[in-house]
Amino acid sequence: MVSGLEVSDAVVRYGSVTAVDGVTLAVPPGRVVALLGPSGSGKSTLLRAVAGLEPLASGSIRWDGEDLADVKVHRRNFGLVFQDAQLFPTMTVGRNIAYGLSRWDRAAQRTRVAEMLELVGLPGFEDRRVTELSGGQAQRIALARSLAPSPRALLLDEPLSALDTGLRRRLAEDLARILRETHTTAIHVTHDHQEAFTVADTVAVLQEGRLLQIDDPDALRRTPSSKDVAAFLGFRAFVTHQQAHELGWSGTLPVGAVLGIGPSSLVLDDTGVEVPVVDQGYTVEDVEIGVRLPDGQRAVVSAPERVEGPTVRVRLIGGAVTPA
Ligand SMILES: Nc1ncnc2c1ncn2[C@@H]1O[C@H](COP(=O)(O)OP(=O)(O)OP(=O)(O)O)[C@@H](O)[C@H]1O
Repeated sequence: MVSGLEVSDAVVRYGSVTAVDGVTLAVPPGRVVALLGPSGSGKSTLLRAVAGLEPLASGSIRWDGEDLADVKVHRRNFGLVFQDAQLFPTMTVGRNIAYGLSRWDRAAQRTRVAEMLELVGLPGFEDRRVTELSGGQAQRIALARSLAPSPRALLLDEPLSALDTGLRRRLAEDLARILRETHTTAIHVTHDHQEAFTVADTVAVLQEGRLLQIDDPDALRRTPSSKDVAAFLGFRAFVTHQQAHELGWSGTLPVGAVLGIGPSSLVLDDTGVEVPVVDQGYTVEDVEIGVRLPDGQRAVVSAPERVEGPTVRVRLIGGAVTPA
């Protein structure tokens, strides 16, 4: 018997739209898998199918070998967290967290609520009104509420995407810690690859309902299985072995592979190749300088500040190896 969650050749259709198209993946106990993909790639639909909110047209979803097709949503014992916290507005924070603990006695509920608040970094929040919470606090409480009854798995559907960037990064790190500390088996849906890499052990990349690649973050970053996956991860220009070496790269590319150039693949270097600057834009941390490579492709190099002048000198120091 295989333990944990197993999705086999799952297909979900909405009328003539095939939203999930033959996806197979496993989530072993205590592991966190991210479903990553652009809007409309079928991430939420797959998560909803695992939760029991959408029926499969074919394929199966199993837990510890048991087919869940006839197991109703609330009997699956999966915790759900959505983009908007969906807390009960008339209840206190404490009552929200205790919601799934109705079979526990009062004292045990109180202890569990306090434990969960400690876990999500909001100790002492029991008597707060949920209408007075910030967006980030509300998501922490939603997480505490889902984890309180110790579900056998947690299903998170873009839980951080309504938050601003800085907060999202911090909460992603907290979420990763919380899931690991509690050995929670989880699926985390996101369209943000940085968030997927922070939260998950394994990342499944979806496009148009199909699973393109499932791997750990390092393997995904270094060896994306196709140019589509590479492009989605931010590798937007692709060069041959010869071109890479002309840009100063010293690595070796296998036959039939190209090197994807992402935001950290090029550096400014006075001894490097001179290329025209085509645009410059600020990010939170630095400036992204758009440059035109010798073959006309646009690539990006990060710099601490805007550059003056029409050209910069760059050197290629890394990239993603992917089939041509
Ligand atoms: N209730 C529905 N009825 C009909 N089509 C739907 C429904 N929900 C989703 N779809 C379609 O199924 C496909 C997958 O949608 P889904 O919401 O699963 O994608 P997603 O990757 O989660 O996207 P997003 O990041 O925008 O939420 C899309 O083509 C979408 O238009």
